[in-house]
Formats: sequence, structure tokens, C-alpha cells
Amino acid sequence: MRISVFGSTGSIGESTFDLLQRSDHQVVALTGGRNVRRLAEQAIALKAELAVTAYDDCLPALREALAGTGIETAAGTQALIEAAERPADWVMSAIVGAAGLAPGFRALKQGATLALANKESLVTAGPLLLAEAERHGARILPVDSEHSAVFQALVGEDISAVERIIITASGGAFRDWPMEKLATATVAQASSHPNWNMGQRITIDSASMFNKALEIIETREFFRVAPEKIEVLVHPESMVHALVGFRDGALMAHMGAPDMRHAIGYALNWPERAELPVERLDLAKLGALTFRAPDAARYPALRLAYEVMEIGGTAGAAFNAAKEIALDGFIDGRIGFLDMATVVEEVLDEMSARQGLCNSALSLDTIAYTDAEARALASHYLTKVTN
Ligand SMILES: NC(=O)C1=CN([C@@H]2O[C@H](COP(=O)(O)OP(=O)(O)OC[C@H]3O[C@@H](n4cnc5c(N)ncnc54)[C@H](OP(=O)(O)O)[C@@H]3O)[C@@H](O)[C@H]2O)C=CC1
Ligand SMILES: CC(=O)[C@@H](O)[C@H](O)COP(=O)(O)O
Ligand SMILES: [Mn+2]
Repeated sequence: MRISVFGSTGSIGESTFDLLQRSDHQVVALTGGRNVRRLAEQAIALKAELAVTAYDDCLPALREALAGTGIETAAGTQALIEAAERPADWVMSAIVGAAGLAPGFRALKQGATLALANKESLVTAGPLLLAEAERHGARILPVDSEHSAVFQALVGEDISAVERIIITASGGAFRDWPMEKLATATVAQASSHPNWNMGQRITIDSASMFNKALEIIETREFFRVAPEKIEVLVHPESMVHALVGFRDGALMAHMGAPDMRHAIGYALNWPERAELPVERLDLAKLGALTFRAPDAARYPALRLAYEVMEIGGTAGAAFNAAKEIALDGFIDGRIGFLDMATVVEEVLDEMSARQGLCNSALSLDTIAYTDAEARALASHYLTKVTN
């Protein structure tokens, strides 16, 4: 297959790189951000046609690193779009944040299969993305571990027989912390995941459960199930990734070691299963797995996810944008860990009262407008929290 990877230098990108190195697929485009040294190494190792950095000021370094290799170089947002237009059969969408939407959207337009790690695409533009795929006969395959698990549990099943979808949550870095201590959580503490090795932003989102909040909305958008059918279950071991409950009472669980090469490899080889370099679980050695209901007071992000689905329209875009700004604020030391949820809730409240979020028809323009408004408002609330 001809393959492109967007966000190649990140955590999902590196896992994809690992699988591609073991394959004979033809690599078209690899994209990254500031880590141009790694982007160049990957492009050389995979004999890519093109390497793109998202940032203009990183282009000279990328050019220098790839001088004499014959690999094309480019930079900037438009170059990312153009890279997504290059004919490819399979495209990995693994840029972090709302920035991942546009290239993925464009890849669908040329009919490529989109392996979707970038959950923000579905949260902000789910119905548009699915319609675009349908319009161009393209396919979206989930890569997020829970959604890959649900997808696998649904093979050969009728979605109308699904009673509930349960996605698991590790509980993140602070799952065993007393509530009173959460306000003092530092960025370093929040950036360490108990089970998964991931980028910093999703790792912190895991600690605050904003990651799970995004995933609830992602579940609703991808599988088109009603919000009340979606549940979250805290499962500290991260071995069961999701469960699907059917109307006859059967519960199909998907298990595997916490290694994203499984979900990526599944999407890469779909509809077949190929051998993958992931650990085989020894259940006797594991002995026991534990599950508990999430504590609503500890994780306001979960409640906000259901509010967003209730509002509909561009509320997902507002929610995600506000979350991205609040996360920036926490990482930069401007607000505390618990303030992130406060900022996001304030933005949602204000925007749904002021703009009637559900009334604006979903389009790339209304999403971009809502995203910008939510970012501006969240930045304003950041300063309010700080003062
Ligand atoms: N990591 C995981 O296991 C999982 C991740 N996901 C989702 O996958 C996506 C990627 O996550 P993860 O790999 O952890 O993230 P990382 O932060 O590790 O990697 C992000 C990638 O995107 C690039 N990038 C960052 N900002 C921009 C931008 N503005 N424009 C273009 N490229 C940019 C980075 O470049 P550089 O580093 O060179 O600056 C890097 O290549 C997220 O949406 C996340 O929610 C979903 C499930 C699991
Ligand atoms: C690997 C993956 O899919 C992540 O989204 C993971 O789910 C994060 O772990 P949490 O369950 O802690 O959010
Ligand atoms: Mn996940």
C-alpha cells in the first residue's frame, strides 16, 4: 500500500513507524512539528517521498537534514494539506489536537482509508467527517484503543442489537490520590501515565479524564449510538479496553497489553489480522483484573461530555478548543490542575447561552468560528482564574 503518516514524530507516529519498518509498504509523506531531526531520520529509514514540518521556521533544519537524499521537503499548514492530497491508500491521522482535522479531511477526499488516532477530529466534526468519507467512498478505521476494541467486538454484529458500549479508563496518574490533594498536582506528576506511554497532552488529559470525555463523544460519533448507551468504567490495569453489551445480555470484551501497535496494526491490516509484535497476555499470571464506577465529583469532565452531546451542533468544537487552551494554561503553570475543568465549563456555559451552539449548522466554517471563539474565551477565563 501507499502510506502517509501525519504526526509521525509523536507517540502514535513512532508506533506506526515501528510497524512500517517491519513491512514493505511504500511511504508517501511523513509529517511532524518541531522535531525535524527525528522526522528526517524516519523519512530516510522509510524512504519516504516527502517530509513536511508544520512550522515554517523549521524548514531550513529539515532541508539540511535531508540534503542529498532526494526526499522532498515542505513546511506549513498548506503543505500539510497538500501532503494529504498525494495519492495514498492508507493515511494515519496522528497529529495532536484540532490541527489534525484538516489533513484527515483532505485525505478522505482522495478516497484514502483514514486510520484515525486524532480523536479531536470526531469530537469537533464527527458528522462532517463521516459524510465526507461516504461521499468519496473512503473508510475511517478507529485507532484509539477503546474504539478499535469496540470496532473489533462489533465485527459481524448488528449495531441495533447493541444495548451499551463501555469504554474503560485507567484513572490516570492520580487515580489513587485523595481528592483534596488534586489541586496541588504538578505538570510533571500529571505527565506520567501508569500504563501507557503517550504524548504529554493526552497523558495529562488522562489524569483529568478529559481524554475519556473526548472518547465518550468519539464513541457517539463513530458508532452513532445514543449517549445514554455509553458508559465509562475505571479499570486501573488497562488490559480490557472496551466492552460491548448486546440485547441478549452478552458482554464482549476486548483485551490486550497496553501497546498501541495492536490498534494501529489492526487498522493497517484490516480486514485481515496479521502477526503483530505485541505482548501476549498471560492471564494466569495477571490473576485478577479490577473495575469500579468513576466518581462523578472527582471527574467533572465526564459530566461535561454528556452536556456537550446534549447541546450538539458545534458544542464539541467549543469543548475541545476550550480544553486545549486550559491544558496549555496548566502546562505553562498559569492555572492549577482542577482549574482546567472550571475553565472549560465556563466557556461551554457562556457560549451556549450567548450563541446557541446547537443552532449553528455544522460546517467547516462554523467549526472554525466556534473553535476560535472558544479559544479566545478560554484565554480570558485563564486570566480570570489566575487573578
Ligand atoms: N499516544 C497514544 O497512545 C494515543 C494517542 N491518541 C491520539 O492520537 C493523537 C496523537 O497523540 P500522541 O501521539 O500521543 O501525540 P504526540 O504529542 O506524541 O505527537 C503529536 C504529533 O503531532 C505533531 N504536531 C504537534 N502539533 C502540531 C500541529 N499544530 N500541526 C501539525 N503537527 C503537529 C507532533 O510533532 P513534533 O513532536 O515533531 O512537534 C507529533 O508528530 C492525539 O489526538 C491523541 O489523542 C489516541 C489514542 C492513544
Ligand atoms: C491508549 C489510548 O487509547 C489512550 O486514549 C488511553 O485510553 C489513555 O488511557 P486512559 O484510560 O487513562 O485515558
Ligand atoms: Mn483511548
